[in-house]
Amino acid sequence: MLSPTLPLKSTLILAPKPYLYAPKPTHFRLPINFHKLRMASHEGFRLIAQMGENHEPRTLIEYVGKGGINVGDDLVILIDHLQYACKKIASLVASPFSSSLANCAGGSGSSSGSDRDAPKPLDILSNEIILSSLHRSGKVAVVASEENEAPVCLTDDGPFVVVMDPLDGSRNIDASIPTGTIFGVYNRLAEIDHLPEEERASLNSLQSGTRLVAAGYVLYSSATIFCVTFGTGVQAFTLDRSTGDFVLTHPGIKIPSRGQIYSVNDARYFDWPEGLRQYIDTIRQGKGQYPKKYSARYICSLVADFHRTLLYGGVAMNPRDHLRLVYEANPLSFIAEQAGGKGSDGKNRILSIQPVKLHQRLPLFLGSPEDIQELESYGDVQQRVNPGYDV
Ligand SMILES: O=P(O)(O)OC[C@H]1O[C@](O)(COP(=O)(O)O)[C@@H](O)[C@@H]1O
Repeated sequence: MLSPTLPLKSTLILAPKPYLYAPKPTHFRLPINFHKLRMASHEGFRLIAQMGENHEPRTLIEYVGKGGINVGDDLVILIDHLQYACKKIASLVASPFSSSLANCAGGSGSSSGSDRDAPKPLDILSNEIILSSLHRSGKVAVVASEENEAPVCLTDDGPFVVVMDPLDGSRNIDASIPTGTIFGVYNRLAEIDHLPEEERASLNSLQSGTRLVAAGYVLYSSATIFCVTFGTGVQAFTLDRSTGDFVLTHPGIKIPSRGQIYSVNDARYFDWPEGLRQYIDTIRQGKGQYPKKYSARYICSLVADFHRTLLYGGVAMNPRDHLRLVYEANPLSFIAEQAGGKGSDGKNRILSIQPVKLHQRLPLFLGSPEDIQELESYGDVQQRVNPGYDV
C-alpha cells in the first residue's frame, strides 16, 4: 500500500569509494588522508549494521511503523509520501540548475510567444512536489501552504490536515546556503464536515498549535536531515544517499537547558525596542544569568538556524512580525517543546496563540528554556517598527 520508498535515481548512485579516486601525482599534494576517509566510511557502515542488529528502528519508516512507535497506518502513509517528496526537493536544491530556478521570475503558465512552460521558482516547484505527493497519499483532506493564498482541499475523507512552508530560505539558494521544509500535521475536524468547503478548509488550517499530531522540518544542507516529533520526543534522520533511506542519527534530541549562542539579524539593532537591546548587550558581554560571553550565529535561513539551536542550545529569534504562526512558528515550537525547549512570541507561549489568519505573522523566539525565560524577563523584546528591509 505504501508509495515506493525507492530512492530517486540520483540517490541510488553509490557513494564513491575514496581510494578509487586518489589524485594523480601533481606538483602539490591535496591535504586528504585517504586512509582516514576509508576508515571513516567503514566505521559508518559498521555503525549502521550494528543498529540493525540491535533491532532498533533504523529508518524513518521503521521508526513510525509497527516495529517503532506505531503512529498508525494512515500517518505512516502520509509520512512516507512526505519523505519521498522531500527527497525530490533535496535533489532539486542540490542540482546545477537550482540557482537559475531560484531566480527565474516564475509562473505556472506558458511563457508568452512560446508553447514551452516557463520554468518555475524552486519554492513553487517544491510546493507542487509536496502537494502532489500528499494528494497521492489519499490521507490528507486539506493543505495550507505558504505558497497558496488559501488552503487547498485534496481528499474529502483524508484523516489529516497538513500545514507547511515547502521551501523556506530559497532566497539563499544562489549562495548554496541551507534551506528547509517545515510541516505540521493535524487531525481533520470531522465535526465540521457539513460546512461549505472553503469554511471547512479554513477552520481546519487554523487549529491551535496545541492540537498538532506531528511536526517536523527537513534541512537541505551538507546533509539532508528529517527531524520530526509525534508528541513523544524528537528524532532526526539523515538521508543516506547510497540507499535513499532516512536513517536515525539523532535519537531523542534534547536541547541544552542553556546555550551560549544567540541568533538574530542584528543589523536591525536600532529598530529594536530597549528591552531586546539590553538583553543582547548583556549576554554578549557575559553579564547575564549565565556568566559567559555569548557568540552570534545567523544564517538567515529559519530551518538551519533552528536546527543548530536545537542541537547546541541558545536562542534563535526574529523579533519583528515576519515569520508565520501557522506553518513556521507552531511546528517549530512544538518540536522545541518536545525537545525540552520553548517557543515564544516574547510574551506568550506560541502554541497557545489561536491563529486567526492563515498567513499571520508574529515575532518568534525559539530555544533553550533558561535562555527564553531570561529573554522574556526583559519584557520589551518585540520589534514594533517594521519598515521593510531590502535584504
Ligand atoms: O530578514 P530577516 O528579518 O532577517 O528574516 C529572515 C528570515 O526570513 C526567512 O528568510 C523567511 O522569509 P520569507 O518567508 O520571506 O522567505 C527565514 O528563513 C529567515 O529566518
